[in-house]
Amino acid sequence: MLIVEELSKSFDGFRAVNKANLEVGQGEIIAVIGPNGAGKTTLFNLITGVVKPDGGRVIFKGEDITGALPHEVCRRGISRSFQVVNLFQKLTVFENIQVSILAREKRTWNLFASSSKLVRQETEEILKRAGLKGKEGVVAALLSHGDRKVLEIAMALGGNPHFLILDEPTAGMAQDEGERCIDLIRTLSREMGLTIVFCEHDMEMVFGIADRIMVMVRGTTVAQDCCDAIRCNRMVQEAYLGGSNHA
Ligand SMILES: Nc1ncnc2c1ncn2[C@@H]1O[C@H](COP(=O)(O)OP(=O)(O)OP(=O)(O)O)[C@@H](O)[C@H]1O
Repeated sequence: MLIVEELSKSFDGFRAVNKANLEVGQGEIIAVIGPNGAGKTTLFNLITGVVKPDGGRVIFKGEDITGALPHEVCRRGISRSFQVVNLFQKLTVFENIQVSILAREKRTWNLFASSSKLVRQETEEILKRAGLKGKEGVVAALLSHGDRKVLEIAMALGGNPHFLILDEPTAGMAQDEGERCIDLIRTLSREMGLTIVFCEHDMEMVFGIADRIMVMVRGTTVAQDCCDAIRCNRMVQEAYLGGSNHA
C-alpha cells in the first residue's frame, strides 16, 4: 500500500533521514522505533508532505506522491496525528471532529452557520468509535491529556482515511489511558480495516500491537521485520536496545 524508497532529508547539512526504506501492506499495523532524534517524525513529515524530501520516493497505492502537499496527501487517504497535540482549544470535542470532517469536504466551520448542523451523523459515529461519547460537549482545552490525544486520532478519522500515521499516540498517558488508546488502534485496524503506521518509545505497546517493526537509527532503516525477528536481531539490540534484549 505504501512504499518509501531511499527517502532522504537534510537540515543545514545534517542528515535527519538518510535513504530510509519502508514497506507497508494493506491492513498492517507497523511500528517505527528508534532512539530520540533517529528521524521518525521527520520520516512521517516527509510521507505526509509537511516537509519536502531531498531524495527518494513515496509511492502510495501505486502512485508517486513524493513531495505532494499535505492536503493532497490527505485527499488520497492518508491522515495523521502529531506528537504535540493539535486541537482547536476553544471548540468542544464534537465541534473539533465536525471541523475535521468539514475540512475534508472543503467547507469551513462556523458556529452560527448551517455548517455546524452538518455532518452530525458522521461526527456521532466517530465520537462513538473513539470512545468519546459523553464528552462531546467538553471544550478541548479542558480534556485530560489522554482524551486530547484520542480526540486528535478522532479528528484524523474525520479525513475518512485508509491509512493512519500516529506520532507517539500513547506518549505521556496514564496506564489506563494508554490501554484505552491501544484498544482504539486495534479496533480501527480490525473494524475499519485501516492500515496504521505509528512511532512509539513504549516497547511493551510496540511489541504488543505491531504486525511488523521498522527500526531507524541515525535516519536510516536498520531493520524491518516481524516482532520476533526484531527482538532477536543483534544489530537492533546493539544499535537501539543497548546490546541487551530489553524487548
Ligand atoms: N525542521 C528542522 N530543522 C532542523 N533540524 C530538524 C528539523 N526537524 C528535525 N530536525 C532534526 O532531525 C533529527 C531527527 O528528528 P526527529 O524529530 O525526526 O527524530 P525522532 O526520531 O522523531 O525523535 P524523537 O523520538 O525524540 O521524537 C533531530 O536531530 C532533529 O533535531
